Amino acid sequence: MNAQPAASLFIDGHPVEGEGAALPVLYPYTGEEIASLREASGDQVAQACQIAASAQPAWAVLAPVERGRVLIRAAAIIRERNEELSRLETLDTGKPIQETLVADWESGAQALEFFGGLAASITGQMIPLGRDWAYTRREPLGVCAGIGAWNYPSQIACWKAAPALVMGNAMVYKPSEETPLGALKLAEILLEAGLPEGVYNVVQGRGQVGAALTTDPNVAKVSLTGSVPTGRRVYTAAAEGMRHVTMELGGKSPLIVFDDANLEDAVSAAMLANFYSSGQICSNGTRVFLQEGIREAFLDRLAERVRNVRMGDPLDPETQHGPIVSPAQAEKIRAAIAAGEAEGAQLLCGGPGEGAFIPPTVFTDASDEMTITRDEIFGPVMTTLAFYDEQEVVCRANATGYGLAAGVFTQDLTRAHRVVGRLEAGTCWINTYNLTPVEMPFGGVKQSGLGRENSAAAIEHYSQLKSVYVGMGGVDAPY
Ligand SMILES: NC(=O)c1ccc[n+]([C@@H]2O[C@H](COP(=O)([O-])OP(=O)(O)OC[C@H]3O[C@@H](n4cnc5c(N)ncnc54)[C@H](O)[C@@H]3O)[C@@H](O)[C@H]2O)c1
Repeated sequence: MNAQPAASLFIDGHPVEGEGAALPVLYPYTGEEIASLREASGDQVAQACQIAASAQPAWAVLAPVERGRVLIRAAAIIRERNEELSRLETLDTGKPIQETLVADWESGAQALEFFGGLAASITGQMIPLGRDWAYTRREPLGVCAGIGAWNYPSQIACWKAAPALVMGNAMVYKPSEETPLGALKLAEILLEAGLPEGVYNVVQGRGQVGAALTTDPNVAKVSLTGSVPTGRRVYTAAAEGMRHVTMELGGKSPLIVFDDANLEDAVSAAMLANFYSSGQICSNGTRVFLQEGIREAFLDRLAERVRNVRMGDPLDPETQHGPIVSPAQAEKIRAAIAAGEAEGAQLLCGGPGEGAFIPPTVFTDASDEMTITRDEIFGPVMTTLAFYDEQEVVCRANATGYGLAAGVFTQDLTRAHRVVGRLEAGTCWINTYNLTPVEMPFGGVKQSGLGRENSAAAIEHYSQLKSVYVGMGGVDAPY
């Protein structure tokens, strides 16, 4: 299989070959090399940022509706090519084609469409001050750096590009070194849709390329999707230059199932919340708290349904569960499963699997102190925990440094709203899980991050306010 792009980088509207270290791209299902890329050199990162800075002012002075139109055209191109793009996404990530066809580029297209449509309605405020008055202008930041994770490479690229570009910023984007292909496609599509050359650029590389981008003098903002340790490093480095940040980081989110929950829906949600994308989703509800009265029935039904999950060739449309993105990630997940067993949790189903595959895995008899309950695994591993009452489960759900997401299943509406009101999480779901429509803000609290993606809230994170005081009379001075 060959997925070789025209060149590794995309700078100033053109494919450009990287001058740094080799970056092979492997298809997670077979381990076969499907593309051979090169990282950007330090000079190329600086050049991309310089070009973005030069291209940004002309883009920013266009009427908002014109910028919006480019994004809306890009969304239409993505939809026309969804099949080809989804196949590439599957080769890059190993995710089943039945997922990438509906969840990856489509979600990216929705972001481009949403922010494109919002463009013309973003206004400032007029503030009456008696004789005088003031107004505010929402202005772009300049050059925004985007740094992505490997689990939703193209969706993440679009979620960052859409609000950044619509506000008149330019962007230099570095995808994850594991999944570098989708962002190059986005760069081509944006250009075809009418984005001026140099406004959206892609550089490739591992962590040190991300670090160079973070501290580049032309960069005004860094938006990272990644792990908490990387988030700390990037936030610290960005602080030096007083750069803005958005941090979309990891989680260990609780999914609380009360006795009165609809059993079938709760099991469906728990499976989606742990096994979709082979469990490689930041907001996954990996701590499933089961109230004593429903626990046994829930686990029986879960085991029955997990046995029917189809694992295999990601390009087979029937496949529901694909390989893990890389051998290194599979080893990390296996180490977590081994630690769970060593600490005394019981495997209800699944286990370490073989090669690139780790089957959907469920632990029972876990306690809050075990590493499988505390640490993000980022694989298809669900930890179930028993609980008795509401007060207890809220305290235990909040007893984590993470705060990305949370879910509650109950038919008691007052309890549902009371509980989500007390959960320390940026995104909560009631009687569903892991739905992230572009209309709804998404992001974390505590160690899980800062800022929000999607919805009008994202606009604030890609712009800054200028206040203008207008004097309408003479100047009253005491001198
Ligand atoms: N909250 C969200 O929206 C969200 C979404 C997807 C994934 N995630 C999180 O991402 C993690 C998995 O992704 P990953 O393994 O790619 O994460 P990671 O932290 O290893 O890498 C993320 C990105 O940061 C880059 N990077 C690494 N070191 C850097 C440095 N010092 N400076 C700048 N950039 C650097 C990497 O090259 C990569 O592009 C999980 O923790 C997951 O929860 C969060």
